[in-house]
Amino acid sequence: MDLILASQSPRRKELMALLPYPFTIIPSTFDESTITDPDPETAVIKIAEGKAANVAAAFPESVVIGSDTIVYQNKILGKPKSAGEAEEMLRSLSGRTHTVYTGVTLMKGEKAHSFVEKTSVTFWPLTDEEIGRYISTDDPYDKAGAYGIQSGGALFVKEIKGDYYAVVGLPAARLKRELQRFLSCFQP
Ligand SMILES: Cc1cn([C@H]2C[C@H](O)[C@@H](COP(=O)(O)OP(=O)(O)OP(=O)(O)O)O2)c(=O)[nH]c1=O
Repeated sequence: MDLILASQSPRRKELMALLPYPFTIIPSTFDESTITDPDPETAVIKIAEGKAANVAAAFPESVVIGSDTIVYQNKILGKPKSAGEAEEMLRSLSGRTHTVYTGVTLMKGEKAHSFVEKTSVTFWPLTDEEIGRYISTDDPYDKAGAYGIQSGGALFVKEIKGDYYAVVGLPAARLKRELQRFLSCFQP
């Protein structure tokens, strides 16, 4: 059965490649800004579903994987649109613990299964110099919460509870198990 990863993220592609299933990539054109729920769990699922449905509509015979990652610290933090927004996000994360929500939807035609992986991340207190240096790089701008735990943001992290790979964009181990079960529903 064809498997499609509905994502333009190079990190999700890398993590998906760890699974023992061949797949192709067809990025979704779903507009995330149409989802405005303030509750992070609801929002991340709706966006993951939207991304999967957008591609599944064109490929009804394939199993499509849609995914979304958001950072939550009193409010939802998506990707920063400016240096000012990145600075504001990093200041709000400094010296505190936030939650990263990664939602995944598996979809084939009308059938869908979604799950959310929650990871708790604690930052060291960040200095003005650290924040200033980081927001002057390209790193924060394509990432939820304005940091990449796998890149420059590695230097901010004091503690993490949960799946590191979910923070990077895809909970690989859980995805393998959920996908195995989902695919078995279509075996004769
Ligand atoms: C918190 C955090 C997020 N991220 C990334 C994961 C996601 O790619 C991105 C959040 O944006 P998303 O909207 O989840 O994904 P995307 O636009 O990159 O890709 P697509 O919608 O096509 O699947 O932030 C990191 O790479 N490292 C981190 O530490």
